[in-house]
Amino acid sequence: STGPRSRENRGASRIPSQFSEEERVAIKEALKGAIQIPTVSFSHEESNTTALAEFGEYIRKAFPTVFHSSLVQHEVVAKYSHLFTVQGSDPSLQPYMLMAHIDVVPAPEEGWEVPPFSGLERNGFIYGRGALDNKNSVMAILHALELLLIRNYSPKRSFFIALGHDEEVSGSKGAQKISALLQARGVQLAFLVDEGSFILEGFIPNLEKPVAMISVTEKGALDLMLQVNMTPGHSSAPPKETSIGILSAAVSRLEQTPMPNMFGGGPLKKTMKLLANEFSFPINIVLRNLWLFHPIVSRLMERNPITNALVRTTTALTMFNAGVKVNVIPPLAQATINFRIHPSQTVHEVLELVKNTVADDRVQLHVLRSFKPLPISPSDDQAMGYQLLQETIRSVFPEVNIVVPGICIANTDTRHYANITNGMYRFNPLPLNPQDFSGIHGINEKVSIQNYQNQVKFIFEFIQNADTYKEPVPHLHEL
Ligand SMILES: CCCCCCCC/C=C\CCCCCCCC(=O)NCC(=O)O
Ligand SMILES: [Zn+2]
Ligand SMILES: [Zn+2]
Repeated sequence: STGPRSRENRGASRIPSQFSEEERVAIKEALKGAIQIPTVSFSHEESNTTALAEFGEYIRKAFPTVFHSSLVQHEVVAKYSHLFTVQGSDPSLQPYMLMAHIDVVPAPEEGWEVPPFSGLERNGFIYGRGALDNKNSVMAILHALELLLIRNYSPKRSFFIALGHDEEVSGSKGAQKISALLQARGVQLAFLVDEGSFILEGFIPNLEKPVAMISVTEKGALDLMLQVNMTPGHSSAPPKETSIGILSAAVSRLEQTPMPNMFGGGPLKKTMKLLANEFSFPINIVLRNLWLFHPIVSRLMERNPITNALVRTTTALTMFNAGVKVNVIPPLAQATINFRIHPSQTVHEVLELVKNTVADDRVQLHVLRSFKPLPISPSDDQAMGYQLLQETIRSVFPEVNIVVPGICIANTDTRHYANITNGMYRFNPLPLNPQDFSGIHGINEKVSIQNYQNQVKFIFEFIQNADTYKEPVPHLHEL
């Protein structure tokens, strides 16, 4: 056969993705060491900068070939972020970018089977904060490059590796600065690959097979602070309503009034069509005929928090503060709500809905931060980034036969690069089940050693596939 996926297209110098036992041990040990450095982002203002600096030293030691190769230029950006430029031999090929972030969310020790920054190995898993979000990607990208360079691989297509240091608190110091640097250099990327989705197992009822979901868009966000001010006074003679009562009622109304179900907009139609082929009667018919069964499917998706997040803007009450003393009527009550905006909605529309639901002038609304949903990146035959991911999934994970475009329900650093590419793909080449998902930002975050070694293998192959990619020949129509 011809086309992008045929063997004939490959260069003669392809390096097999086989690692020695020694290399496999080095791969897992390097990840453990990375997890042991507590690169925590606590807030916009506060992060563990000592650990971030130590991490920079750590990768220099762990990947000597990357740091000494004449093909690789390394730059520290904004003190703790890293940009690697890997020089390809063919300047006519447009570069791409692999991304990850080195910071992690905090991890209080309660509930963990092992200390969260121990990187301990138990029953074939490496435990610790960052095992899936996202030190696995940081280390896998650098390790794959290290192993390719050791084998004297010299890429044809240039690529960048961007490692941000504040993704968990917005990316405005790290990724945004790297992006500005690339823009100043006039860089336009063919595509980028970041975290944000996985090979999903057990997320879809009645479907046992794994589904590789490549997220082609990402929800927007709105952080809204609600505030009520009242005159303080003696608690022995309380007014009929207090700031706490008024604010609680308002946030409760917001929680009880979900944002509208937007199923049908965004990329999910294509996702459902592709998934339909995997089901037997009658689900396949239902998914193929959404024009008719749309109401049933959209209702079913609302039932579980993850699929619910795919169909609507979510409302999460995350912070609540009020009161100064037990016998004082509280002067001020504040609550913060984190909305994740569906790709078919705008920030303005969400704000209007919030105002209608709150419907109380005593509740002030303050926008702390907002950004719109990300554009939908292409997933057709011509989309190089998507096709390369699909091709590499098929070769590294032969058991995965289903590859679909999806929506990233959380946020990533990709949005800072929207100016320099329209091919933004979020995909971590690792299987993930609902229990693994609960470890991300939760307790007992862990990665299977076998799966992590496969992630390294995936990137090792991906870089080579990017070098042998041939633009697909456009379909010829008979006259
Ligand atoms: C019909 C198909 C069902 C699909 C189920 C989707 C499952 C989603 C699974 C994984 C998504 C994990 C995203 C992890 C990225 C984390 C990024 C992050 O933490 N960013 C910070 C933030 O968003 O606040
Ligand atoms: Zn992350
Ligand atoms: Zn995260």
